[in-house]
Amino acid sequence: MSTLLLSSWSREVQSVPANYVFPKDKRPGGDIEVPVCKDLPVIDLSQLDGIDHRVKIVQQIMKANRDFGMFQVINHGVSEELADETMTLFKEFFNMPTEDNAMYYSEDGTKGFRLYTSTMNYIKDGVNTWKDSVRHNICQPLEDDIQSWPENPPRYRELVGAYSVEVRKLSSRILDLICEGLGVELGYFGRNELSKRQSLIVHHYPPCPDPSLVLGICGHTDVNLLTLLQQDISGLQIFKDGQWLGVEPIPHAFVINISDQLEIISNGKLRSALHRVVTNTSIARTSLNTFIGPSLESIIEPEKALVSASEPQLFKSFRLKEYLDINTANLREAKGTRTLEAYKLDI
Ligand SMILES: O=C(O)CCC(=O)C(=O)O
Ligand SMILES: [Fe+2]
Repeated sequence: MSTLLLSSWSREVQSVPANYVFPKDKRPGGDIEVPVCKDLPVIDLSQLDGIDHRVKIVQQIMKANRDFGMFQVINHGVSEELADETMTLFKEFFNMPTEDNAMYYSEDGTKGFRLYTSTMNYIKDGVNTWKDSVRHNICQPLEDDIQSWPENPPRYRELVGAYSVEVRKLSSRILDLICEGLGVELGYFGRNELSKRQSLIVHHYPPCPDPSLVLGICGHTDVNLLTLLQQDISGLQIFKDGQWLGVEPIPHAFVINISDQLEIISNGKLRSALHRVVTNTSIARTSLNTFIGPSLESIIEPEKALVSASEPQLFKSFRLKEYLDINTANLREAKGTRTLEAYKLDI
């Protein structure tokens, strides 16, 4: 099955196999090289300790979340060297001969660590997407998880472990700023087990003979609380004001995606961003995506303090696990819809 990995065969093909061709209304067509989203905020986190600066940063984040559901952060405290080394490590991992990765390949989505291809499951996905991925559930203590990770390239366990700790810290800093912006107590998300789950999914999008026909990932919003994304090559697009726009890779920046659960918990004060990934003909793209979210059994609903007579509750409550299952089905069918629409209350 590991021979299904794009990295093992895509270099040899001159045209796109039929199971990767998206229906006409969903494929990117001419929208491969779209204009860059110039207004997407780039927020400098370097002076978080200065009180005036902090207030300004909180305001910038809240505005970015209302306008885009996405922003980039620079001077964020994650070591540039560590981020570069981890990116290089994953590029090496996906360039290894397939027989060296074969033992990690699995179609079992419940596995904490697995290498797979397409959206989530090559066989069950409606249309296959042009990517290979490696997923790590990051639990505490980290030492237990690490045992299931590869030992090659040689510093895999050490770098991915250190990277996960650093990015987790950054997520807490950003969530605290969001708490300040929303007016809920600091540590709100941690205390309520809303930011407990962490996973790192690294996508690898090899060059494609015809990017106009395929998608790396079809249009979707992220399903958890917050995503922290590291990229070095363009391909990520955001849907804004009726058109797809490119999210420019900025060296050493993280792209932050507000995700569905944050939109719901904030009672619509923050918005999750619709985005997708397109491919190109010449260069493989690798992205490192850290997802922070509530534990699966959590009951999710708008925070009571953010609901009032003038701001009525917008979403019904639900168990996260159910929501994730519906979202997975939507993604597999490449519906391009926002799962949270189904949870809106009629008001
Ligand atoms: O590869 C990327 O830039 C984005 C990936 C993504 O949107 C996701 O995994 O949810
Ligand atoms: Fe995403």
